[in-house]
Amino acid sequence: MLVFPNAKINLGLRITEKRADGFHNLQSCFYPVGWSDALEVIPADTFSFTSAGLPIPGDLDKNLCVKAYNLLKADYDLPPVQMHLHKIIPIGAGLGGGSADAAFALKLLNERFELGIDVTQLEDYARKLGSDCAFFIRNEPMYCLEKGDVFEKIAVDLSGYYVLLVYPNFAISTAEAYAAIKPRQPEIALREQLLAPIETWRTTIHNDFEDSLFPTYPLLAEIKQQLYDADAVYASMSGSGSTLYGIFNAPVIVPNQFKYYSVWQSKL
Ligand SMILES: C[C@](O)(CO)[C@H](O)COP(=O)(O)OP(=O)(O)OC[C@H]1O[C@@H](n2ccc(N)nc2=O)[C@H](O)[C@@H]1O
Ligand SMILES: Nc1ncnc2c1ncn2[C@@H]1O[C@H](COP(=O)(O)OP(=O)(O)OP(=O)(O)O)[C@@H](O)[C@H]1O
Repeated sequence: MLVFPNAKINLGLRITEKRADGFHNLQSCFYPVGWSDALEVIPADTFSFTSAGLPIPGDLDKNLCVKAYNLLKADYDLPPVQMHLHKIIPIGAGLGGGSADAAFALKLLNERFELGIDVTQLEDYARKLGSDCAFFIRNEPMYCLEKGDVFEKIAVDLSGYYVLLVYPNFAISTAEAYAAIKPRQPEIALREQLLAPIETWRTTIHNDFEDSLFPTYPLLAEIKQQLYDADAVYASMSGSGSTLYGIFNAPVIVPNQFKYYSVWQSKL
């Protein structure tokens, strides 16, 4: 069985407080985008995991796909499988690629082996694998709270717009990005700002990680400005970086300055 775990972007990201467990509470809208990996699972005599495409840092047995398999194996009678991941979504990019792989692995195993796990339970399993993982179970635009794993419906619909993602070919560690953050409750809740017309977002919708990361990596601020120069209606960094995205009214002729980066464009 073959699935295509996709990335997400964050429409706004406010880090509101540090929690007793060391994590941070946040407000954000997670929005799925089509930049995708490919994950194939077939029954086999013994368990194996392989990957191709972009090299993934860390041991193979620490891969989130393997962790997802082991998590379900602890509770269900799962047969051995051969798992193969073709990695396309940039890593350490704020696009939640690893989290998507984990969530899609859970969904795939549940379906393929008819485990009968419902969506709420799948989200609970996903939460154990990472803060971003649970979002990818339903994989639809959501207002996210707490660790980014508690969801409320929100009427944000970008259908018909175009998105251009720019990964500047260097990774940023999520843990390090959080360590540099000074949490703060925003005066106006992000939810309220997101419900206003997209033309207002440029002056209202903020990703708090930009404040600490742009001074360290001025290139990120430059790319954001270049997205606006190319007529983005809204541009921002996604998650804890390093990817920048722009939302456009029409397809974009990719600016020349982006030729050294990994770029991806699609209609939303
Ligand atoms: C930046 C975001 O992508 C926004 O969508 C996410 O908050 C990151 O989620 P993630 O990559 O799934 O993060 P995890 O794998 O759960 O955690 C990685 C590290 O990020 C920090 N972390 C993560 C999520 C969170 N709400 N607070 C945190 O402080 C912790 O130091 C943690 O050890
Ligand atoms: N299948 C996987 N794909 C990518 N990274 C993985 C995977 N499994 C484990 N990892 C580990 O997770 C780390 C970060 O992965 P990921 O690409 O999801 O981060 P990110 O782009 O910063 O996403 P986020 O938005 O969740 O912060 C990698 O450095 C890698 O060591």
